Amino acid sequence: MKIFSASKIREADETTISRQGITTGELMERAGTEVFLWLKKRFPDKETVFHVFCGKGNNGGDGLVVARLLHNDNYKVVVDIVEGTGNPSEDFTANFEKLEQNNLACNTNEAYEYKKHKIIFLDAIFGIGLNREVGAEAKEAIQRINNSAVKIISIDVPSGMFMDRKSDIAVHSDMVLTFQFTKLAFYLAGNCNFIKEIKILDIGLDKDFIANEPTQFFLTDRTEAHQRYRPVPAHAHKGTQGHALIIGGSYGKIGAVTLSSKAALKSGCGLVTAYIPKCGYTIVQTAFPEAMVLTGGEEHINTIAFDIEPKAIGIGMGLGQQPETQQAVLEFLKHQKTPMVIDADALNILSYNNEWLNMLPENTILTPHPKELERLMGSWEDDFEKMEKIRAFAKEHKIILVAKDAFTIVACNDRVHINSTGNAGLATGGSGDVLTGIITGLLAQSYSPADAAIFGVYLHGLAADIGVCETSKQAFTASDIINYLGAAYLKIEAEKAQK
Ligand SMILES: NC(=O)C1=CN([C@@H]2O[C@H](COP(=O)(O)OP(=O)(O)OC[C@H]3O[C@@H](n4cnc5c(N)ncnc54)[C@H](OP(=O)(O)O)[C@@H]3O)[C@@H](O)[C@H]2O)[C@H](O)CC1
Ligand SMILES: [K+]
Repeated sequence: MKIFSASKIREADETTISRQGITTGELMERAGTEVFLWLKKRFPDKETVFHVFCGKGNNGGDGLVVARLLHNDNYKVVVDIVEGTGNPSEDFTANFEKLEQNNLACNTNEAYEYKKHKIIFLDAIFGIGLNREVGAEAKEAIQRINNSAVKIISIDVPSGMFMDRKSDIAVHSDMVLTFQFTKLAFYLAGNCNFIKEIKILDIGLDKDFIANEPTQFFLTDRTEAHQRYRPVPAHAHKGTQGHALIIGGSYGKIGAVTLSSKAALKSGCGLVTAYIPKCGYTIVQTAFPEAMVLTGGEEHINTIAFDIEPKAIGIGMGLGQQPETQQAVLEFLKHQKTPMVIDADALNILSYNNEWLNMLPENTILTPHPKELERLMGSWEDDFEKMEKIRAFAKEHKIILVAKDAFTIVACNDRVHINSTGNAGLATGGSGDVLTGIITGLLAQSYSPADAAIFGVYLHGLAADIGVCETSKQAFTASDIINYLGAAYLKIEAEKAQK
C-alpha cells in the first residue's frame, strides 16, 4: 500500500473533489460517515457516551459530523470545542451550525456518570494539518484525554502527532481511524506509544490518483505480501528449490548459525549447508540433521572456502570478530557474485572497513539491528532523519538495507517499505538470526533480492503474530518463529484462496 505525505493527501482530496464533482463539505460528510458507521458497528449499545474533542480545523469538522450522526442515532454525545486550535475552517463552521440546528450544544460541561455508562473519547483536535508546536490550551485537552482511563479513538491521526517531524506530545490512542491511507509517522519508533491499533477507512478518494501518483514509501500489507509470494511449483524437487549456504558460528555461538540454517530450510529452500568452525560440527549435525556441514577453523572461522555452488549465502550469525575471521570474511566478500545476506558480525566487520561496501554485488541484503545500523551509517537526530539516511545509504551503495525495528524498514531501489507484521514477542535472542535464514532461504528459491527481503520480513513477523497467540509474548522464542513458519505460509495460502 502506498503511503503519501500530508501534501499529497491534500492533492488527492482536491483531485477527488474536482473529478467526482463534490464539495469539500461533502467529502467531510463522507469521511465522518465512515467513522460513524465504524463506531456504530463496534459500539452498538446506545448507552455509550461519546465525548468528542474537536479542534477548529477540518479534523475538528470531521469530529462534528461524527457527533451529529451519533446524536441523531440516539447515542449520548458530549462535544467540547478546544480553544487554541487555529481559526475555524469553513467546513468546521458549517458543521458547527448544523450541530446547533440538530439541538446538540457544545461545551456544556455536562456531567455523565462514569460508572453507569461506557465512555469513549473521540479525539478530533488536530489531524494532518498540525504545523507548529501544540499551544497551552490544546496541550491541556490532550493531557486530559491521556489521563483518562477510558477508551480513546482518534480520527485520522492522534492529535499532536506531526506528519513530518518528531512529536513531543500527542494523544495516546487505543485506535486510530485513519482516512484512505496509512501515514508514515504511525510507524516510527518514537511514536510507538501514541498508537495501539490502526484502522484504515476507505473514503472513496480518486482511484486513478492513488494508482498513478508516485511515492517513495510503502506499507507491506497483506496485498503487497501476496504479490511477492511465490507458491511452490507443482513439479518442484530439492534441486529446483535452491541450495542455501549459511556461514557463521564461533565457540559459544553455534546456536545462532543453527537457528539461521533451520529457518532457511523451513522457508522452503531445497538444501542447506552450514559453514561453521569445527567446534560446532556435532552440535549442528545433531540439532539439525537435515543440514549438511562444512567447517573452517577450530573455535572460530579462519578461512572460507568450499566447492559447492549455493544459490544464496547468509553470513555473519554468531561469527565473532577475531582478526583471522575478519580477514577471512573480507577475502570471501571480495570474490562474491552469489546473492547474499549479510548480518551481525559480518556487518560489524564491514562497518570497520566501510570502503568494502561498494565492492558488494548489487542488491546484497544487509540486515542490521539499530546498533549495527548506527555503526554502518552514523547516528541520526530523529526517526525522520533515520528513514531518510537509510534510503540514501541503500541507494548510494546499491544495496538492500533491512533496518530491524518494531516496524522493520526495507530500503531498496530508492524506495522504503515498512513492514506491518510482528510484535514485541520478537524482542528475543536469535530472532534476527532466524530472519537472515528466512531471507537467505527465499533468495535460494529464486525470489528477487527485493522480494526476498520484503516478503521475508513480512513472513517472519506473521509467524510471530500467529505464534504469540498460543505461546504468549513472554514465552515466545526464536525457535518458535521457525515452528510457526508453516502456519504463516498456510495463512497466506488461505487468504489468497479467499480472494
Ligand atoms: N482525505 C482526507 O484524508 C480528508 C481529511 N479530512 C480531515 O481534514 C484533516 C486536515 O484538516 P486541516 O484543516 O488541514 O488540518 P487540522 O484539522 O489538522 O488542523 C487545523 C488547523 O489548525 C492550525 N494549526 C496547526 N497547528 C496548530 C497548532 N499547533 N496550534 C494551533 N493551531 C494549529 C492550522 O491552521 P493555521 O491556519 O492556523 O496554520 C491547521 O490548518 C484531516 O486530518 C482529516 O481529519 C477531511 O475532512 C476529509 C478528507
Ligand atoms: K485527531
